[in-house]
Amino acid sequence: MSAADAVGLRPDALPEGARVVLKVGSSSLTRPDGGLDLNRIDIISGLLAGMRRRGHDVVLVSSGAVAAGLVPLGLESRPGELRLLQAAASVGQGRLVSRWQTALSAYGAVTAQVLLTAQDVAVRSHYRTVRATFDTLLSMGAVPVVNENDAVATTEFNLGDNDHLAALVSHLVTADVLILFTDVDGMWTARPGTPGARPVRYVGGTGELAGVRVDGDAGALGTGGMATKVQAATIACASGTATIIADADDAPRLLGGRTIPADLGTWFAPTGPHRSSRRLWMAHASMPEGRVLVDAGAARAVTEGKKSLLLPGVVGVDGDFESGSVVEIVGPQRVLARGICRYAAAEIEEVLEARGRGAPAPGDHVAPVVHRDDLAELPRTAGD
Ligand SMILES: Nc1ncnc2c1ncn2[C@@H]1O[C@H](COP(=O)(O)OP(=O)(O)O)[C@@H](O)[C@H]1O
Ligand SMILES: N[C@@H](CCC(=O)OP(=O)(O)O)C(=O)O
Repeated sequence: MSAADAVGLRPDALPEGARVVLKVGSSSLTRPDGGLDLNRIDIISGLLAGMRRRGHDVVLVSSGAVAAGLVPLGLESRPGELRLLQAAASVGQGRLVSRWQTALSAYGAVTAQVLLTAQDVAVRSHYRTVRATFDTLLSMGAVPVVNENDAVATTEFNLGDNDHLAALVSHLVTADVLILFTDVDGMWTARPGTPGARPVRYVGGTGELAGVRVDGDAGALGTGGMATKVQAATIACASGTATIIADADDAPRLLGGRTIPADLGTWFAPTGPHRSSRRLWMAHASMPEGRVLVDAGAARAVTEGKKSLLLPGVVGVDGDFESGSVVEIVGPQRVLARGICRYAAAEIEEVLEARGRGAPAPGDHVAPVVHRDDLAELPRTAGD
C-alpha cells in the first residue's frame, strides 16, 4: 500500500483535549497587493477561539513579519540583504501581532506575543525558561502568537524557518498535533501542477516518503517550500506529535467541526512516543560543538542496539570541544544522533593517535564516549 492510498488509517478527528500548535505561512497571510490578509487572520482567530472552547490548548506560530513590513517601508519585494529583512521584520512584526490581537480579542481570546531566538531553544537554561513561560500562558488561557525574533537574528533566519520553529515549539509545549497551513492542499507526490502529481493523504512513517518529490522552492514571500514542512513533520512525528499539512483556505473545514474530512491535507502519524524534553533539546534544538565519527559496528550499536557509544567504535573527531559538550554522532552513512560527550575532543584524538601507532591508549578510558542516557537518536530523513 502506498502512502497516498492509506487514507483509511487517518484519524477523523483531533484527539479529545489535544494540545495543538498551528503554523500559518507568509503565503497564506498576505494578499496579492502585499498587505496582510485580514480576512484570513479573522477566520483563523475564530477557529482558534472555537478550538479553545472545545478544550484544546492552542499555540499559533505566525510568519508574515517580513511580508507585513515591505509596503510600509516602500520595498517592492522581499529583499535579499539581511539588514533590510530585519528592518522589514521589525516594522511588520508589530503590525502582524496587532492584527492577531484585534481579531483574537473579538472572539474573546487573550493574545500573548512570544518572539524566540536560536539561543532560546539551543541553550538549555533558556529552553527551560521558555517552556515554563508557555506552560504558564496556556494554563492562564492565553493564545501564544510565536515568531522568530527576526530583528536580532544574525543570519537569515537563525532558526532556519518557521516550519522548523513550529516543530521546536511543538516539543517545547509537548503538543499532540502540529498543523502547518500553507497555500497548497498538503504534500503531493510532486509539486502540484507536475503531470501525474497527486495529493498524499496519509504518511505512516518516513519510509513512505521515498517516492515523493518535495522541493525547497518557496513562493515569492515564503521560505523553504514543501521541503521544510516535511522536515518539520518528520521531527515532530519522531517525538509523538502528529502533523497535518493543509491549505489555509481549508481551515474552516479542517478545524471548524469535530471531525476532520479525509480529503483534506496530508496527515503524518507520530513515529515515536513523546520524548523527554532533554532528549528533544539535544536532538533538534541544541547547537552541536563538534562531531564524533563512528564505524558501522558502533553505528549499529547506537541505533539498533540502543547502546552507549564506546571508544573502540570511534574513528575520528571534528571540532575542538570540551567534555560535556553536545556533539553529533556520525556513522558511515548519516548523522545518527546527538549527545553529551564525556571526553574533550583532544582526549579522543590522543586515544586515536595512540591506536594508530599500535600503542596502549593513554589514561583511563572506561567511561562511554556518550552514555545512552545522554544520547538522542535523530530520525532518518527522506534522503537517508
Ligand atoms: N511535493 C510537493 N507538494 C506540495 N507542494 C510542493 C511540493 N514541492 C514543492 N511544493 C511547493 O511548496 C510551496 C509551499 O511552500 P512555501 O511557499 O514556503 O509556503 P509557506 O509560506 O506557507 O511556508 C507550495 O506552494 C508548492 O508550490
Ligand atoms: N519569521 C519570518 C518568517 C520566516 C518563514 O519561515 O516564513 P514562511 O515560509 O512563510 O513560514 C517572518 O515572520 O517573516
